[in-house]
Amino acid sequence: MSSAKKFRRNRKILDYSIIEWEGLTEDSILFPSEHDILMKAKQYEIENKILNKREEGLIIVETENKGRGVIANYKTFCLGDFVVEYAGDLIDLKTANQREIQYCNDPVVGCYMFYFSHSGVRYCIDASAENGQMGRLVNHSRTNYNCKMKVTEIEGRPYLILTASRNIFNSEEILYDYGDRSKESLSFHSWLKS
Ligand SMILES: C[S@@+](CC[C@H](N)C(=O)[O-])C[C@H]1O[C@@H](n2cnc3c(N)ncnc32)[C@H](O)[C@@H]1O
Repeated sequence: MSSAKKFRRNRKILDYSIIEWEGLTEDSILFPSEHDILMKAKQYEIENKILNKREEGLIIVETENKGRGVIANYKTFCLGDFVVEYAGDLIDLKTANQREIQYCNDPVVGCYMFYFSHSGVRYCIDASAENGQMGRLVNHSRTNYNCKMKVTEIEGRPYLILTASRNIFNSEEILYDYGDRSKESLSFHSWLKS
């Protein structure tokens, strides 16, 4: 067999194998869309910030009536940007219930439990313990929020992140809707209503 023929045969097998392995069309291998590249870069940046506990463009302040809060510090967050991770212990519901009972008896502990579902499983991030990270210090607003809580997965583990629901400018307080509409909570914490 001539070397040109051998080359052609090998090349064909190689191309076919790549397409089989990746489950993609030949076009998408040769021309990944600009959107795909940007989304991958964005996700990579988010994962890097979470895993390295990088919190940029934020500062802790003392608010008038909400205790500590977090504001944008010489940074504009654009709609959809990652703002901060809501970092804490990832626990199941049973453990969360046990901890809630324990915290009820301790008036010093505030509300730092965030419940969510991911892939059909209910979880809670318990950020009650001071962990040096800012996500746990972000306050609530039902009517004037600028962030939304989302779930992102890194190597099979769910993480909670706040992303900007509109552009957020320097010195604006970072706020999200805690989403707690239960009668009991609203009667204890009237600030949840606004
Ligand atoms: C997740 S922590 C937020 C950080 C908290 N401000 C701190 O200093 O640690 C939730 C607690 O902050 C306070 N808080 C959050 N949003 C509030 C609001 N809109 N009005 C009054 N207090 C608020 C409540 O005491 C609540 O239990």
